[in-house]
Formats: sequence, structure tokens, C-alpha cells
Amino acid sequence: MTKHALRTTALDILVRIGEKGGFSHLLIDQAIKTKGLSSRDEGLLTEMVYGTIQRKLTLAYFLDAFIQANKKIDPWVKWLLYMSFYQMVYLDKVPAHAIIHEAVEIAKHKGHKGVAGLVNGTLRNAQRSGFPSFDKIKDPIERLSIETSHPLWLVNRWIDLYGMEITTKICHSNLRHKPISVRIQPLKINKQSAISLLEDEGYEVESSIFSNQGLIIRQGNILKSSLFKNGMITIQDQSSMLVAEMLDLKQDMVVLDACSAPGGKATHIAEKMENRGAVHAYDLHDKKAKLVSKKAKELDLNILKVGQADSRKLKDIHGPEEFDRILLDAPCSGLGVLRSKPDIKYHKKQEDIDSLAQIQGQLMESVSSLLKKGGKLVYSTCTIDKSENESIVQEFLVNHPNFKIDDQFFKELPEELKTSIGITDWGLQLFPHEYNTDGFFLTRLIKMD
Ligand SMILES: C[S@@+](CC[C@H](N)C(=O)[O-])C[C@H]1O[C@@H](n2cnc3c(N)ncnc32)[C@H](O)[C@@H]1O
Repeated sequence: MTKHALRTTALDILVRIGEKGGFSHLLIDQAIKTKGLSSRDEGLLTEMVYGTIQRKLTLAYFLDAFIQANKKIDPWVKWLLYMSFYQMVYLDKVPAHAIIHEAVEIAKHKGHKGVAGLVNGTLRNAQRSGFPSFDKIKDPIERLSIETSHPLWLVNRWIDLYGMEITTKICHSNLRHKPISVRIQPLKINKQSAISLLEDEGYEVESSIFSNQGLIIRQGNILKSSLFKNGMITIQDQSSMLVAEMLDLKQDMVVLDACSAPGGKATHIAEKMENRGAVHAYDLHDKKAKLVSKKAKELDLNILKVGQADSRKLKDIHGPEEFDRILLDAPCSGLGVLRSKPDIKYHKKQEDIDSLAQIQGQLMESVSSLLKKGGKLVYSTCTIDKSENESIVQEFLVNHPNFKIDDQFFKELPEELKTSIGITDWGLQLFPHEYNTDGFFLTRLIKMD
């Protein structure tokens, strides 16, 4: 693909995300699949789109310094300038004159001479005079919001929850690269052989502290590895590998995964049970439930019984106290995964968190009745908001005195996590800056006699 076509594709994706509510990971995947890009172009496209979205508020702050407040510009021109600024400030791969040249060419093709002149003038002005400093923003909270491109309401919310120091770390870490991690399918290959094979193929690999099955890939595109192609590893963030580790699983148990798509944790559970017993995996959406079946098939795990259901109504399908273990990996705001899904930070609103908390409470209420006495329930989310995590658990415990937090949970955590700043009486809140993982919450409850 020519440089011009690649940048035009990136711009089209940005406009769809920024103006029409598209999702960056889906649109990038689609472009990679349909346009037959080289690895290099894939990398550059991903970097330009993710980087620009990730820094949107910062780039808007830059643009304000060069364009008069009342000047009307088309959305695509604004995104073209954001994308060009992003490359000029944060990427050292392409020299500024080439970035400006490409942007002006795109403006000529998509617009007219006047637009090309505006793009040329703005970018040259920025190149000449430099970008405005964040020091000009006097209020420290507003500065953090602009400098790290997180909406002000969200920064204020995190400050209320965790204070300025932790919030600053969260915001900055959301802009940092997170290494890909994979889970080995232990019924197909042991860890040492997997590491050796990957190293032979040129990957730089490190063991994860979160799970025996986890590997961090420091170098190399893992999707191209023979282990990935042969279903011997699957991609999963390390933090979420902790869930199956903390479910205290044994062979022949009957397990419920109430919100299971796309199946990362359900398949991990089946692996921990050595593919013996039963894992009932549900999802609200049929299309998503099919992804769980697909993943189970790829990994050759046949104890998964996958179905579509609203897990608030599972009592219609299952009898009381049927399960030894239950995982409620609840639908959540996703504020822990802003590095891989940066659009979330601009779409989510306070009201969304409130309505999600309501659904999470209803799900807990419903699935808990299906747990055997002495059975264990793990509640988890990929968010860092207390009202979706601790508060859900606290409220549930107030209304269900026959449940308690399982003290063993804290003892069984990997040694390195026992000093985490996110450990409270209610569970473990992982922040993205602590172990360079997604932000993630989990805890384990036990149903007493
Ligand atoms: C955090 S994701 C689950 C990720 C999954 N556990 C994994 O490891 O791959 C939450 C899932 O819950 C599903 N969901 C939302 N509301 C639900 C409900 N009422 N009943 C069942 N599933 C629901 C969503 O479709 C989504 O796939």
C-alpha cells in the first residue's frame, strides 16, 4: 500500500471512530483483514490510529493554539490535523516535512485548494513555533486531563476514589505500551517446550507472575507463531489469568461462567480442570456465545457447554445449588482496559457506570443462588471503578449473610501481588501502572452452610 493510501485509510478510520462512534480495535482489524497490509503497514496504521485516539484531548489542545476558536473546519480536516500532530510530536519514524507533505496531498484529494492551504499553513506554523507547553494550564487537575487525554470528569472521579498520586500514575500508564501476554494450553504443550519453541522462532519471552500458564511476549508478532496457529497458546491479559487461578478448581467439578464471551476465562477454567467435569458458559448475545464455542474448539476443550442466556434468569435453566464454582466476570465500564480500547474513555459517562452497577448487582443476586453450600464464587471486572467492584461486593454481603469473603483468597494470591496497593478487605484491585497489566478487579466469596 502507498504511504498516501495508508494515511487515507488511517484518516477514514479516525473519522469513523471520532464522529460516528466506531470502535478502534474493530475498525483496525477490519482494515488489516480487507486491505492485505504488510506487517510494517499494519504496525504504522495501528500506531497512527491508536495513538491519535489515545491522545485526542491533548491534540485538540494543540490545535486550539493554531486555529482561531470560532473558525469552522470539517471534522475530517480536524482529524487529519490531529493525526499529523500526533506523528510530529510522538513518532520519530517520519520526518516532519514528509508528514506535512502527505497531509497536504490528502487534503487536496479529499477537499479543495483552500483546505490544502489551511492544512499546510497550520502544520508549518506548528513546525516553526513548536507545540504549546502544558505548563500554561494552571489548574493541576485540568493539566493532567489535557496532558494525558482523559476527560475531566473521569480524572476528578479517580481523584475522589484514589487521590492525586495514584490517579496521575493511572493516567500516564494508560498511554504506555502494554506487552502482549499469552496463555499456554497445558494439555497440549508444557511451559518449557513452549518457551523453547517460541525462542527458536525468534520471540523474546518471559514467565508471568500471574499464572503458571502465562507468558509475556517482549518481542515479535505472536499471531504469526506456530504455537498460536496450532492452538497451543491463546492471547489473554495476565491480570485476567488470575481469575481461573483463584477459582480453586479441581477435576470433575461443575462450574458456571455466567458472562463468558469471548471465552478467555471459560477455556482457562477447562484447562485447569484438565478438561474433566463441566463448564456451563453463557452469554447474553448468541453471536458472542458462538465465539466461546469457537475458542473451546480451537483449544480442543470439550467440557464447555455453551449457551445464550440472560444470566439474571438462569434459575429457569439450572436448579438451586447446582454449581461447585461460579465465575461472574461481569459486564463493566472497561475503564481498566483503556490502553487497548482508548475510545472507551471518551464514550463512557457517569450514568453508564451507575446503570452497569445495577446490572452487576442483579447478576450477583441471581447467580449466587445457584452455588452449592461451601462453593466459591469469583466476582471480577476489567474496571477500576469502586462502584462496580468493592461496592457491588459490599452490598451483596449486606443482603446475603450466608456469604463471606474467602480469607484464603488473599493467602493464595501469587507472592508478588500480596503487596499490591489495591488489596483491601473486599478483594484485589489491580491498577494498570502496578504490574503493567490491564486494570482489573477480582475477589472470591464463599457460601457458608
Ligand atoms: C467482561 S465480558 C466477559 C469476558 C469473558 N469472561 C472472557 O474471559 O472472555 C462480559 C460479557 O458479559 C456479557 N453479558 C452482559 N450482560 C449479560 C447478562 N445479563 N447475561 C449474560 N451475559 C451478559 C457480555 O455480552 C460480555 O460478553
